[in-house]
Amino acid sequence: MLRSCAARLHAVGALRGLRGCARPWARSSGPAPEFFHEDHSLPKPSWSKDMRLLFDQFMKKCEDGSWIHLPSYNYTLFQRSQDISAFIHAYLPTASKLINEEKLLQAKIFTRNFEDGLGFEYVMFYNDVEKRVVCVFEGGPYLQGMPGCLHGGAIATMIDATVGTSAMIAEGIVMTANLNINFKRPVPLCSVVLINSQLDKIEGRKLFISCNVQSVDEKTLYTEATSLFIKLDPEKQV
Ligand SMILES: CCCCCCCCCC(=O)SCCNC(=O)CCNC(=O)[C@H](O)C(C)(C)COP(=O)(O)OP(=O)(O)OC[C@H]1O[C@@H](n2cnc3c(N)ncnc32)[C@H](O)[C@@H]1OP(=O)(O)O
Repeated sequence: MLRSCAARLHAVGALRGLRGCARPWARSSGPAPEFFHEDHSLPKPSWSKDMRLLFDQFMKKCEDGSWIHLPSYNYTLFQRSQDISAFIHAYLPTASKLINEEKLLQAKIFTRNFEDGLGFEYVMFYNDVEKRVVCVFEGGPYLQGMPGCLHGGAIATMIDATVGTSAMIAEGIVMTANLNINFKRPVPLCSVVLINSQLDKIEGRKLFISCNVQSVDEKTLYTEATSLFIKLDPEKQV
């Protein structure tokens, strides 16, 4: 029970600004104002029947604590502009020289800025025992690549977000170093798919996470991927 609670806090913390974890980059230690208004991972009228059904099935699995529903917001990981700025200076000093700090105030999560039902609709769940993150994803009409099909970049984005979430839950502040994707079948636009990720191993600062994208009935394997994430080291000048 303790383990599952810790995992829940860690998971939510990872997605909501690592609250409660050490924040070596933060200049201010006062309470952070809440500005995460809406949890975008909750059902919306635009969701298809399949999406809603899978959401309900996973929420049911959450009742015994084996799975955890991960909330999702459209703002970036950090709650205060000074936290974002301090984070970048601490972890990404090279990039920080090129970043316009005023524009940072407008920063939002890439996948959460389409109108409901038109872009990325998704919800993620985490199983701590199995070290799995599952994402239920419906790619809307604005994500078209080939006619009638989901754009490969949109699939890659959601794979990165899913394996990235798994890496963040495990190790906190990480970046994608390598993402290797095999597109095996086209994903029909506006269909619901399951993105299954599995944390395979951690070696020092390296996290190896594999992933596949399947149809809801699990009969079609659309995509397979492997990834490498690196835990950021504030002592290193990346
Ligand atoms: C919706 C919610 C969203 C939540 C999740 C979002 C996830 C999104 C995540 C991203 O998309 S991040 C954006 C894309 N990624 C980047 O921009 C990263 C750019 N690359 C870097 O900044 C650096 O290369 C990196 C921080 C990844 C690593 O630099 P370091 O200097 O810290 O690592 P270093 O070079 O010392 O390598 C550490 C180990 O990793 C290995 N390594 C690093 N990059 C590798 C690579 N590409 N392939 C294979 N191995 C690699 C390296 O060989 C070494 O292995 P050993 O320890 O065994 O010697």
